[in-house]
Amino acid sequence: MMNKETNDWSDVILVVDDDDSMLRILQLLLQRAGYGVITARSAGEGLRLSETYGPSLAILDWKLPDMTGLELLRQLKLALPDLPVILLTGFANLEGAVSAIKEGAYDYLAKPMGNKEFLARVQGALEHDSRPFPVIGGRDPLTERMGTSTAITRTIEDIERVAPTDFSVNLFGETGSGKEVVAHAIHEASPRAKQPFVAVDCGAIPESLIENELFGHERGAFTGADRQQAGRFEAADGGTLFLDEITNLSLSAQARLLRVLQERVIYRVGGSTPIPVDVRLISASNRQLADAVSEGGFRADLLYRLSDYRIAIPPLRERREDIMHIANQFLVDANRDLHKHIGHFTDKAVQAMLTYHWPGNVRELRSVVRRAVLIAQYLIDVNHLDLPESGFRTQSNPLGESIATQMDPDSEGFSLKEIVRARVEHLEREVLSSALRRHNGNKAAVARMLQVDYKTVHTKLKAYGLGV
Ligand SMILES: Nc1ncnc2c1ncn2[C@@H]1O[C@H](COP(=O)(O)OP(=O)(O)OP(=O)(O)O)[C@@H](O)[C@H]1O
Repeated sequence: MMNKETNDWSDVILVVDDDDSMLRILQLLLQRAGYGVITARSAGEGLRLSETYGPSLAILDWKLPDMTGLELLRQLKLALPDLPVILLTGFANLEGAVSAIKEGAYDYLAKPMGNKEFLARVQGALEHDSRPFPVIGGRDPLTERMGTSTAITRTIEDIERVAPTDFSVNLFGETGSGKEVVAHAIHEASPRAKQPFVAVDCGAIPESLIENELFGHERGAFTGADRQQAGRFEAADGGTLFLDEITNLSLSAQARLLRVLQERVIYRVGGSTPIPVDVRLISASNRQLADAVSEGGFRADLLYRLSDYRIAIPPLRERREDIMHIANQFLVDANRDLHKHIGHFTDKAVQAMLTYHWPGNVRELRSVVRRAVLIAQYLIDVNHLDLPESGFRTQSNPLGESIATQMDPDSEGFSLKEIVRARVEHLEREVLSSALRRHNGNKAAVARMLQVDYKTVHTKLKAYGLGV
């Protein structure tokens, strides 16, 4: 049943509770405080009304006849990701309520509660909803994409502050934490937005080729250079150049880069003609540049030039409130891309995702969700998540993705070779994942620890969705 008695529709609050007297009390209280109220006695009715009225806030009882308040919260968040939700719970269920908050509820209130406290929390939730989030990067506000935790909000504020300037920016964050996403957001919100954004992954280009990649070459500069070629600096002229994994630059490339930043001109390899370039530089590293300087592999004078402003991007495990927020977006994207209709994550899946360490950060989350959507039928349960601790193995499929399937040693239909390969892959992923965890996402340290070269780590992490 629905009830809407108000003259002021600026803030409409949806209250869902199957207890009539509680519903009536909350309705009166909210109306007297000047809010518009719509009420529902079941989750299904609440979902329908939220679609029709697009409320500014939803207040849900924990126990509803057709689903739990937690399930309703999830469904509401899929349709209206920005909607603040308050859950009402009995004292006995505080633990569950805390996990609801981790999943995106704005607040929870234990019944019975004082009227004043109730209204104060309602006001807090509404103010939170109308906070002016920066609309950076076109369609999607950054907060929408990155999350609402305190840690990421600080990063977003940094992005907003530095974007309109021409400051050089150094981004620091673990592998897969979103450094390129942030670099792009800064570009999009800067006066250079209509000019090119050019990204170079200094970790993926062999040392011998990096100067050529950045600065281009003149004809005859080296054997095989049969024509002149412009580099990435020239390609980014007027716009932004993003140098990822900057600590991988050789000392000779660093010297050249420093010269460019000082003189604002480049010289192609093998050339002596200065070419003026107007480029804003954003760099990124998965270890602090200062550490790279003290270890002797990075020039201090370059560090100063690169970091007029520094932004730290927190790892996912330090902003667990954002995990389900981002996972739900990936679920929507994967449903669309793979033409599936997977509903939501089960409680067990959520629990596993909230407790996992995520050494590969948002990239790993994306890859885990996509794989799960691919193999799930209706809902995503814990056995669809190929998390290293979950005891599942990986198997290649024609889409080139890795599929997690439960397999005991006697699995039928698999050859010995396949079983061994799957086991080895699973083991390798676990070793890499735990090494990444141990070194806080620092790929160079992982390569040193496992005594393989950086490129091998780079390639394998990419294959396992742990890093690029
Ligand atoms: N907030 C986000 N929302 C959606 N996708 C994200 C977000 N952050 C990261 N991603 C996705 O995660 C993946 C890794 O992001 P990105 O390349 O920006 O990370 P990175 O920190 O630059 O990684 P690396 O250190 O390995 O270069 C990309 O597929 C990106 O689209």
